[in-house]
Amino acid sequence: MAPWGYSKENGPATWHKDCPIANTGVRQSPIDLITTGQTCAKYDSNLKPVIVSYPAFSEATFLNNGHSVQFQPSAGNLSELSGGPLTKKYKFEQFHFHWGNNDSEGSEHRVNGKMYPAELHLVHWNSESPNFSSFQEAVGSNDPHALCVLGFFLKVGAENASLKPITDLLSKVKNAGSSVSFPGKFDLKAVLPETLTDYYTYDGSLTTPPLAECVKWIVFKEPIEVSTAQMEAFRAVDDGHGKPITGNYRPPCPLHTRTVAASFK
Ligand SMILES: NS(=O)(=O)c1ccc(NCc2ccco2)cc1
Ligand SMILES: [Zn+2]
Repeated sequence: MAPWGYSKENGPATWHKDCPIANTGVRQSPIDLITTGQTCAKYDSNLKPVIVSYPAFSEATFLNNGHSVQFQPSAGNLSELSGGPLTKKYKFEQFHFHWGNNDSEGSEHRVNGKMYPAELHLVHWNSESPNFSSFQEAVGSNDPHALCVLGFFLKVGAENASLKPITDLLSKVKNAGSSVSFPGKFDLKAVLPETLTDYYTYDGSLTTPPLAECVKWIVFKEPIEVSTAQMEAFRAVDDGHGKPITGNYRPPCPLHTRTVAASFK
């Protein structure tokens, strides 16, 4: 079976062949975040702001793995996440993106059916669990909150100077399987909105194989702006079959009995 991807032959509708949980799972991601009506997100006044401690990364690899571009700091990085719905501290593992062929599609989560042109995922793992001591072990642990992924929508607007070092590097990892060591320091904190107070949170999964149902999802209401040129740079990255990656997003999955909480009214 050809490795999974996003084409007709190996896309989300085929993933169940190698990954049965794609069709049998009851806490799959992404989902459509509905804000009104019966199954809508419910305001929870106990939800506190998310706290991130992201000292500028000094050593990292930027990789095109054929289905996304991923920024991965060296193991020594001390970046941490806590607060929000979390009861433990999480360690930063990597960030990557999902995007579309045009500005009307690309995000994985949706808000009342609306897609944004892209979505940034900041991936973390619970560093206080006695059951695992690495990201890979966390994914395989069956712990319902082994991972926490912060999702930020991208929308087209002004150029994002904080993300420019990343979008300027996309041409250097055009070919699938290529990677570069990130030159200099990268300040991820500067990319994010100042206040991490308004978000949706729910229990879900990885949105790509192995689709493990071990993720506490935190999706922020406020999109991050990037320019059209920055969006176009993503659409020039190749998928390893001589074609650009122009839609590496999984469609929304059934909510089943899950509820979505909102930290804002
Ligand atoms: N889009 S995402 O944030 O849900 C996400 C995040 C991380 C992985 N990792 C996949 C993996 C590597 C080893 C075991 O598993 C896959 C998907
Ligand atoms: Zn992702």
